[in-house]
Amino acid sequence: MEEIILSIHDLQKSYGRKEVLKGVSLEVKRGEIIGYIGANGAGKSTTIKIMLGIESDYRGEVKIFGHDISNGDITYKRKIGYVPEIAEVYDNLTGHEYLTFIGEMYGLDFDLADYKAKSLMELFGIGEVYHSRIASYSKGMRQKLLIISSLLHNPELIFFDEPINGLDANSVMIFKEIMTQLAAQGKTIFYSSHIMDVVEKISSRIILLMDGKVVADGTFDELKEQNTEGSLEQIFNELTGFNEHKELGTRFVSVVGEM
Ligand SMILES: Nc1ncnc2c1ncn2[C@@H]1O[C@H](COP(=O)(O)OP(=O)(O)OP(=O)(O)O)[C@@H](O)[C@H]1O
Repeated sequence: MEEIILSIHDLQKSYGRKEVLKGVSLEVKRGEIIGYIGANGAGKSTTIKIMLGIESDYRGEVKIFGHDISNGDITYKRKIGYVPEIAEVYDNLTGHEYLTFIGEMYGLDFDLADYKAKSLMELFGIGEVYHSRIASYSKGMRQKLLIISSLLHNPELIFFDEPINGLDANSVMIFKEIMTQLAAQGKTIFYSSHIMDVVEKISSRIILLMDGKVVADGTFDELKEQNTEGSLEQIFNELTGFNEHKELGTRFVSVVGEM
């Protein structure tokens, strides 16, 4: 039987009077790569933060590795990796200092953390800045550092929130390969992104969030059968009922020109 790694039932979350999640339900099996998509402000990051225990004020049930995360036991976090959409890193540390610190927090001994951190940075093409301060890193270098720090402890379940922001085309190809191979090893990946062609290519299932609810959940082929033939971008536009980009672009440019 396929193991359910993550299940959410009737998840509801409000900020003040604003209802962000209005009854989200989904299940994720071991080895799946879930592409979690939706318009800006749809509630994707909020869902991820709830699953990570960063946001604890919610209604509904969230189970990770079969355990309700509201039971006070946070040991499940040891087996989770996370790349946040907006990350705070200690800029004054070097890559070496930061990654060995994170590795040790996850229980790796220093030498292993150092070896893994250095090797992964080299493989991701940023080995030469291992001993430089993070403050001097480019945007893409920082993003690679975050990806590495989320994987150092070999997690079972990985949450990537916009992980490829700032990565160049070659690095995106490496990242896609990493995701595919991790999933083939039985790791489970929950991945939120606006880069539709990447989501289309690597997700084993795509979940679309709209108006606080899941409005589509299936493989890319299944979504295509239920909607217009075309790219995930076209399906996204269709499902979210959006066809105003030309008109909005024109009005935007016209306001820019007003003096
Ligand atoms: N701490 C907060 N306080 C108040 N409102 C919040 C807070 N965090 C998120 N929100 C609101 O919740 C809604 C969902 O935000 P969220 O960041 O989950 O969206 P998202 O789908 O990840 O969007 P994006 O694609 O732009 O990253 C937005 O309306 C946002 O303003």
